Amino acid sequence: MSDTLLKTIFGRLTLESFPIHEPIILGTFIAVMLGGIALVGAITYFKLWKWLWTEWFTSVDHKKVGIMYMVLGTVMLLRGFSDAIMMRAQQAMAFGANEGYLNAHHYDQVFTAHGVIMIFFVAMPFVTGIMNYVVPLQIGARDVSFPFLNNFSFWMTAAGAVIVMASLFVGEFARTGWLAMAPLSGLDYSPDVGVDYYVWALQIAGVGTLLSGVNLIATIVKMRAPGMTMFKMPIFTWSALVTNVLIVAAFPVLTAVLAMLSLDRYVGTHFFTNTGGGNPMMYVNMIWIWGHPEVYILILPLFGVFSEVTSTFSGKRLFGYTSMVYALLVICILAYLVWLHHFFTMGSGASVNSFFGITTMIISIPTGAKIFNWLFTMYKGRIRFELPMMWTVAFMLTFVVGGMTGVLLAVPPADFQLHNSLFLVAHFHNVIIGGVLFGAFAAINYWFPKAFGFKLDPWWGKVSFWSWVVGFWVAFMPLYVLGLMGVTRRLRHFDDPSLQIWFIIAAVGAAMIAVGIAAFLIQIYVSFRDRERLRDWTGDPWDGRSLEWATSSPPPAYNFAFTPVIHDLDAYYDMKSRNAERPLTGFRDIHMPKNTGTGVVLAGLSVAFGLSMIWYMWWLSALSFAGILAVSIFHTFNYDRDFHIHADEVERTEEERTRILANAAAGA
Ligand code: HEA
Ligand code: HEM
Ligand SMILES: [Cu+2]
Repeated sequence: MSDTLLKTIFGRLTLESFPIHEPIILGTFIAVMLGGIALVGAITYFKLWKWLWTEWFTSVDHKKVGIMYMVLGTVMLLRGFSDAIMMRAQQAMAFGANEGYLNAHHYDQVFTAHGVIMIFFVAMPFVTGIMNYVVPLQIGARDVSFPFLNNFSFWMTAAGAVIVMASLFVGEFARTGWLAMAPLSGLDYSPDVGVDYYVWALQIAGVGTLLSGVNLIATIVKMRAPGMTMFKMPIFTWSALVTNVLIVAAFPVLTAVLAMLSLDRYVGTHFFTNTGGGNPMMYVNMIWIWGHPEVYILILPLFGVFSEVTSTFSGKRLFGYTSMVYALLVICILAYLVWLHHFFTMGSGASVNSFFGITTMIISIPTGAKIFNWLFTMYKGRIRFELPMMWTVAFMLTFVVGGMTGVLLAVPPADFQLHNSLFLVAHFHNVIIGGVLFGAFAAINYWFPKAFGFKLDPWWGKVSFWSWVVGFWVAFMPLYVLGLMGVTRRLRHFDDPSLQIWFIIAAVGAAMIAVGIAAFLIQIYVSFRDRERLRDWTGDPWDGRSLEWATSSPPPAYNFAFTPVIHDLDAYYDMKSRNAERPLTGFRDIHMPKNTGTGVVLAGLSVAFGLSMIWYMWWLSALSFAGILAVSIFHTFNYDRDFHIHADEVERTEEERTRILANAAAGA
């Protein structure tokens, strides 16, 4: 075949793009392939494909979509953590004559991939998954407002993850850091495919995030059960509403800045290069106008989780509910007024820096109010230290430290010293691990029995808990020390031998976290194995207060046979204290959305589109783009979108639940 023909077909993809000369990557590739083949083999052997496809992949049920997000986040956590442990090992050994085992070219990809994966494909799926699962149940709705869109959003997020994973084995990933700052991310400095992988993975996943934000806002605004006024909404639902407002306001900025970067890279515009009239500061501003709200998008849903958990496990109404809501709203607004604190050192001048420094510090006030309200909720409560509550206490102790170091960074003169140091790295892992991950684990332990009908095993849960918590402190406190000594971030080799001990301690901490992750996976395995021992028949294992505990575990496809009527903030607690009876007659047909594979198909086409854009296979880009349009249009002609669950089937399901509840009550 002639060279031009090859180029036309494969673009810039050549045999050289495959890492055949890189033993580590090749080894990983082979391991992943073998694992993949084993997985596909097992699914085929146990004849699970049909079940996966009809019950899960094509499902528009918010509960199943939520669980798929959690699975995606967990799988990607393993990848993101592998990158972390590689960095920890490299930095612990690469001193003086020892160059370590990763060259600069690889090391730079590793920290970039780690940051991108952890933020976009671990933390985001976790919070989106939790919101998806819990919100409709908490507000007494049958599903989200746009069930198909929900499934589609999930698959777009998954498509982004697939593209990032592909970069490990075909070509390479960006070497720019997780925000791909221009002009470093421009063609002049990053001519290869790495940044293109970055751009297309995030653009495609971003579509999913944005649409899911729209969907959840519509759901919360329009689908609340009668009687549930805004100020009777469960606090987690409030946090979800605020988060999704942030998403809808912030993600379009990310889309825009990435689109401009792609125009610079693909058609030679100069938005971000001085030559040609552009301005790199525009990139810095835009990426942080998205990036700063993004960190609150990650933390706010977990603030909601901690509120639910503290109140449930203290057996008390949440202290200061109204002030909690206002604190969320204030944080939401302030999140837009602080972005410049990420580049105090870039020459905005003293007055601008002061403005942004002060607005940043003000965020401590509503955040502190929340911390104190949780403490007041616990005060004089009958606290049950079950796993969700343990994670919540660990969060309070850990997050406060990370928040305080954030306030230190918000002081511009101090930031001139600490900017881009390991102190900064310690700060954000302190809030993200101590807040977002501890919160995700609290949520998983809290709502797992709702989703599956049995609790998670507490023994392995505690092993996981202690390994994570102690591991976190051991892994990240040394970075504060190193940062104060002036060590900067993103380094792969050091000269001063006196620093080495701190990196070794940090590596030990990371190894403990590895135990925590392993114990978490074992916890899930053991819980499925021993599900009869851990079974909860009541649907309300923790003596819960909000509506999701009113229905069975797992809830039926329709969530509630009758739309509940709300009289009190703690709606289910109120029903229990009034001894409200479950209605047992008068069931009606329930109108439900039908599953569809369109989301999967569109996401598959998007992966093809993204990869072909990255590799310059223009024919495939045109084809897959046309495919996306065609499938979308075709889907609008699909009128077969809904069905009814008949009243007698609802009645059978509800009678079964009555029997189970009676048995459980007799057994108790
Ligand atoms: C979940 C994520 C998350 C959260 C919640 C926060 C929360 C905060 N962050 Fe952090 N931050 C990040 C993630 C996060 N951050 C990331 C990822 C980066 C770096 C990105 C990069 O460069 O790669 C970063 C970087 C970063 C910088 C830039 C530093 C630099 O680049 O040089 C600054 C500077 O102001 C800052 C400040 C703060 C502050 C003041 C808070 C506050 O919200 C904290 C408020 C909480 C408390 C203060 C504790 C509780 C309060 C009390 C108990 C009340 C009493 C307290 C006082 C009166 C002080 N952060
Ligand atoms: C689980 C244990 C984790 C460990 C051991 C770890 C370790 C590290 C290390 C060593 C770095 C590079 C620091 C440097 O610049 O020298 C880093 C960077 C980073 N980490 Fe983590 N991390 C962990 C979890 C997370 C999580 C959960 C998130 C987010 C959800 C996260 C987000 C980031 C980001 C955004 C960066 C910056 C990447 C960049 O510089 O571009 N990390 N981490
Ligand atoms: Cu910020």
